[in-house]
Amino acid sequence: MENNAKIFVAGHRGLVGSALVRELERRGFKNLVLRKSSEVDLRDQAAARAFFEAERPDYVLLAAAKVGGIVANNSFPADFIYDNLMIQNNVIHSSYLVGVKKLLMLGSTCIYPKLAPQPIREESLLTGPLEPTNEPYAIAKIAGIKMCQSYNRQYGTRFISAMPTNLYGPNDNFDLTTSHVLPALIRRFHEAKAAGAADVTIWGTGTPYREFVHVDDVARASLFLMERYEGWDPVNIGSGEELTIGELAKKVAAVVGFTGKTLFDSSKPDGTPRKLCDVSRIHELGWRHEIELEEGLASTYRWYLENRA
Ligand SMILES: NC(=O)C1=CN([C@@H]2O[C@H](COP(=O)(O)OP(=O)(O)OC[C@H]3O[C@@H](n4cnc5c(N)ncnc54)[C@H](OP(=O)(O)O)[C@@H]3O)[C@@H](O)[C@H]2O)C=CC1
Ligand SMILES: C[C@H]1O[C@H](OP(=O)(O)OP(=O)(O)OC[C@H]2O[C@@H](n3cnc4c(=O)[nH]c(N)nc43)[C@H](O)[C@@H]2O)[C@@H](O)[C@@H](O)C1=O
Repeated sequence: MENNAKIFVAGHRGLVGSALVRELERRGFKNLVLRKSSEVDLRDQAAARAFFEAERPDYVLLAAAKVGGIVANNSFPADFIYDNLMIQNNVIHSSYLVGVKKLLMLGSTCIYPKLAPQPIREESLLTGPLEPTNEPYAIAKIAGIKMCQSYNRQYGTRFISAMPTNLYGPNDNFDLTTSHVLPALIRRFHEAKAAGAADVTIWGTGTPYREFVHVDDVARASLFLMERYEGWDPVNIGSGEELTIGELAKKVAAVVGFTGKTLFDSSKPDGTPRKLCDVSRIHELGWRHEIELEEGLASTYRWYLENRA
C-alpha cells in the first residue's frame, strides 16, 4: 500500500480495528478514513454506498462486525447473522463499485466444522457441521469469504480474507455477558481479588481447548497479507498453541494475583471442544506471531488496570 493511500479501517474503534489503526500510524500511514457506526451504519446499504462514493478509499480493512462470546452468540443468533451479512454485503459490494484496489475481510476460525481434524487447515471449510453456539455468525463469515471469492472471479477484484483464532489485547470488550473468555476472566479474577472473594465461578467445564493470539500480532498479520497475499482462499492467523480454559484460568489468576478457588458452572455452554488452527500457510508466506500468551496476558491486564478497572 502506497504511503499516501487512502485506507478505510471499518470498525476502527474495536479490538482489531484499533490495533490496525495503531499499526498503520506506526508505519506512517496518515490518510486513514475512520467512521463510527453512529456516523455510518454499515448495515444500511444507502448510507454505506453514499460513504464509499464520497470517500472512494484505495484500500479497505474490514474489521467492523457484530462480535461476542459464546453466550452472546447463543442468545442473539438473528443479530449475529443479520448484522454481519449486511455489513459484509455493503462493504464488499461498495468496494467493488468504487474500484477499491484491495480489501481484507476478517473472518474467524469459528467457520470450521465443530469436529474438524486438528490442527484445522483452511481446506477443512465446509467439510462438516458447524459448532451450534456460533453457527449463525460462522455462516455469515463463510458467506463473506464466498462473496470475496465470487467478486474476484467475476469482476477481477482483489478481495482477500483472514481467519484469526480467539483474539485478546487492549481495547477488548470486558462486559461479563457479551465478552469472550480471556477478557471475562481478567475482569472476574480482578474483581474477586479486589473484593477479597474466596472463589470465582467461570463458565462451562473448563475442559475445552482454545488458542489465543494477541491483537497486535493480528494487525501485523493483516497488513502483511495486504502487502503479500493475492490468493482467494482464507488464511488462518494464530499462535499454533492451545490450552484448556482451566489452564487459562490458572494463568489469569496468577497474573492478577488471585489466590482463591476457581469453580465451574457447567450449566453454561462449553462450545466447540477444540479449535487449534493450522498456521503453516501464513508461516510459509513469512509471518509468525511475536507475542506469547504470558507476555500478552500481563500487558493486557496492565491495560485493563489503566483503562477499565
Ligand atoms: N474478538 C475475537 O476474539 C475475534 C474477532 N474476530 C473478527 O475480528 C473482527 C473484529 O472483531 P473485534 O475487533 O473483536 O470486534 P469489536 O466488537 O471489538 O469491534 C467491532 C467494531 O465493528 C463496528 N461495528 C459494529 N457494527 C457496525 C455497524 N453496523 N456499522 C459500522 N460499524 C459497526 C463497531 O463500531 P463502533 O465502535 O463505532 O460501534 C466496532 O468498532 C470481526 O470481523 C470478528 O469477526 C475473529 C476472531 C476472533
Ligand atoms: C472468538 C471466536 O470464538 C467464539 O467462541 P468461543 O471461543 O467458544 O467463545 P468464548 O471465548 O466466549 O468461550 C470460550 C470458552 O470459555 C468458556 N468460558 C469460561 N468462562 C467464561 C466467561 O466468563 N466468558 C466467556 N465468554 N466464556 C467463558 C466458555 O464456556 C467456552 O468454553 C465465538 O463466540 C466467536 O466470537 C469467535 O469468532
